Amino acid sequence: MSAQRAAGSLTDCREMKEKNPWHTPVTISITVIGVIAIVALVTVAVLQNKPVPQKYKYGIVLDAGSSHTALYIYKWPAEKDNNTGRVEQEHSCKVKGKGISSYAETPWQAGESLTECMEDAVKQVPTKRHFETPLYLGATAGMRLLHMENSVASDKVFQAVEKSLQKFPFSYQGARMLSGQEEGAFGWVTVNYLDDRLKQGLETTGALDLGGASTQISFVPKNYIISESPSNSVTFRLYGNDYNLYTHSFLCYGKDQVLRLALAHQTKSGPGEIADPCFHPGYSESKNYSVLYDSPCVSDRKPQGAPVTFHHKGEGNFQQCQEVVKNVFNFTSCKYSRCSFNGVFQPPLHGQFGAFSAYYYVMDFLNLTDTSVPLTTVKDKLAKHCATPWNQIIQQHPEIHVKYLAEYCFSGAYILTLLTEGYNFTSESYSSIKFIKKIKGSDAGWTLGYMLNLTNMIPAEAPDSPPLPHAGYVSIVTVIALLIFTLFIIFLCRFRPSSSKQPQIV
Ligand SMILES: Nc1nc2c(ncn2[C@@H]2O[C@H](COP(=O)(O)OP(=O)(O)OP(=O)(O)O)[C@@H](O)[C@H]2O)c(=O)[nH]1
Repeated sequence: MSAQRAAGSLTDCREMKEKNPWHTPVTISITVIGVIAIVALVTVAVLQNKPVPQKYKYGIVLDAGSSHTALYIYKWPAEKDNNTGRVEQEHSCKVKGKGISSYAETPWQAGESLTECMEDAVKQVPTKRHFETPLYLGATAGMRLLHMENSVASDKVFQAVEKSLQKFPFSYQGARMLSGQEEGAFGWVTVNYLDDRLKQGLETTGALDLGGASTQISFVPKNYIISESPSNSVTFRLYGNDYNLYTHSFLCYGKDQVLRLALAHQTKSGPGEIADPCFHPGYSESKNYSVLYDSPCVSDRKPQGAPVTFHHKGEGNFQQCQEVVKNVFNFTSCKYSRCSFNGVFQPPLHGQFGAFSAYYYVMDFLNLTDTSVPLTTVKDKLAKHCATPWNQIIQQHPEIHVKYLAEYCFSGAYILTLLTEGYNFTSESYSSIKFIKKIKGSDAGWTLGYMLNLTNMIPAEAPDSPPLPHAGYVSIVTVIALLIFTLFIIFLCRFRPSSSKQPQIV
């Protein structure tokens, strides 16, 4: 009986297998292979498209300014240097001492002065990248002035600098003087690149750069008629967009040279003492006339028969200081439809502005970077600062270099006068200025824009973007694989032999 039952159940099982093709070894094998194949397909797709560990390329730019030299190291993803990778500032180094133009008498020292920061760069850039890392030096207004004064001396400084830079294991690309127009335009490129405005085709930000020997203003005006002053216009095509940029560099209007101009104005007759409203009450220094006039910006104004030194005393009067500062601007002649100052064409201001370099150093110290504060309040605060006795200022800021400390009253007055009287910012448009030092970790200045241009890192046309991001690609492969698998199952179910209706084989 039990043997009979056993034989019956064996027959049932065979019948079941014959009725249901899922239970045949062939079907099971096909299903397993199918699943393995789909898993393998998805795995290969994921691994193939997995972002590989990032490798970087590097570029070095030396900003040889009038007051000092600074070295910047930039880096960007190695596989994306064809225009799509983001360039970031990796490191910076402030060269000790003055700018290279101050070594006109001893040019070799100009080269020597760069050694420490260059050795630092050798450590910062991975050794295997050294030989392919481009190294540029760009000199600005200090060298422009030296070139005007003594071109042989400026050539010797460049030769010394070149000799020094070539000793390092980088790909040296040359040392040259930037024109004021380049300095302004590359500063504008830097600001808008870092803000991602160029790639996204957004409205651009103007750039205001205040150096030691020159100052630049650059912006894209509304309804700009280039032909009015072609020398102030730079046209770019970047990421598929055209830009007509207005830019002007005022040589001698950096804050160090304007201080000379203001002092020269007050020492016209070569007095032995001047009471300067732009310095704090109690400030008192003996200064040398020949040092004051040792610059092409003021050399022709040197008073005849002046003593060797003069006594520079502070008065601390902001209103009077503004009057002194106004004297360095010429507002009388303009052959264009409108001018800023000194007969220079300037279209109406338009959009937001980023103000960097000395604009930032000065306004940050004075706690005046908030431009939503009304201009009248800004002036009141500055007047209070100027009137503060010098010994009190020193006591309050023992950590700050005395030279910088002494000049903040003057520099603040100059910045406000330059912006409002010079460039015509009003009480309303003043709030469109943002005082900035860095944008997303990179210093605002011309160096990044210069390197992006020389390495062709900003394309004229928008780069082709991959049709799908990595995550999208993986998702689509997975969905398609699952779809194929489901169709396969459905296929098996629908076309399995209808064994239940067939005669049973016993
Ligand atoms: N208060 C303060 N002033 C600074 C600092 N660094 C530089 N300066 C001064 O700010 C002014 C502008 O400095 P930079 O932007 O380096 O100008 P630069 O490149 O030397 O000058 P240009 O050749 O005219 O572009 C100069 O008068 C410097 O002496 C700082 O950390 N604090």
